[in-house]
Amino acid sequence: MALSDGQKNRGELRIHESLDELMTDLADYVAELSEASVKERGVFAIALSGGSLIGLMGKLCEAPYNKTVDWSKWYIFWADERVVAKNHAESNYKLAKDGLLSKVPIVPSHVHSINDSVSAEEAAEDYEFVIRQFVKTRVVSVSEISDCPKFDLILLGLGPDGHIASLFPNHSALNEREEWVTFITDSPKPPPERITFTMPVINSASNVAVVVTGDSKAESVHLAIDDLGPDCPLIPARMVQPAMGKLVWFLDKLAASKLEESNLNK
Ligand SMILES: O=C(O)[C@H](O)[C@@H](O)[C@H](O)[C@H](O)COP(=O)(O)O
Repeated sequence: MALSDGQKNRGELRIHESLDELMTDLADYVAELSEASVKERGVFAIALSGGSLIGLMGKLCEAPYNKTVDWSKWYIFWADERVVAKNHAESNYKLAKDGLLSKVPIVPSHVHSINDSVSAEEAAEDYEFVIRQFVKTRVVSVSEISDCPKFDLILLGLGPDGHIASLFPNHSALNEREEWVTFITDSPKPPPERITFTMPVINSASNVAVVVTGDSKAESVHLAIDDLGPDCPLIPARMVQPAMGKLVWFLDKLAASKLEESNLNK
């Protein structure tokens, strides 16, 4: 694995020779953050996304992690969710339940998915309210510099267009500064109705990891990380800049293939 500090505050780059290596490194990373957070706060508040991310977290269900991680202290949230029924094939909840949560001893009452029986707008409001209750009791910490929740870890995937969570390029949701959770009804990636953490919440996390594989993402990775000067298009992934937290990119060689040499050789 090649490591680099990345451009300025673009985070740490972890570039992997194979998917297997990436998956092991990701499992180690999540397990280490979980241990540190449980030691410090007694709980681990983690927010998931959908897409290929969940499959890439698969090693957490295997030895040694399935036995060594303190799953009883995990509280699960979603950085974004599609507004569909929980048993729908497109549900991020279902994806995570089938691929991860049902395979490890997580406490069912610690899993906090959206209300899928209301509109996208109501689901976003409701989810923000739920998170507020956890911030009050400090299951989710609070940021020192904003009133935002400070998740121990937010895990993101990256779209070929540069989206993260359900924050798409040139969409007004990208500029939402007041709400913690917002909604969209015109997602370019189906299904159209989604809720998503807003950029201030993502950037208030203690740790943010963006997990990206495949050559269809290489251009987005380049635009998100390389120093391209003032004319660089500000894709959503480039706006991920945790103010006090740590950003780590988990890339395979294909996703990293358009990064500038200066980033690769550090
Ligand atoms: O609900 C969603 O669609 C996701 O949360 C989304 O943000 C995803 O993470 C990216 O689109 C990458 O998805 P892939 O890794 O499958 O390309």
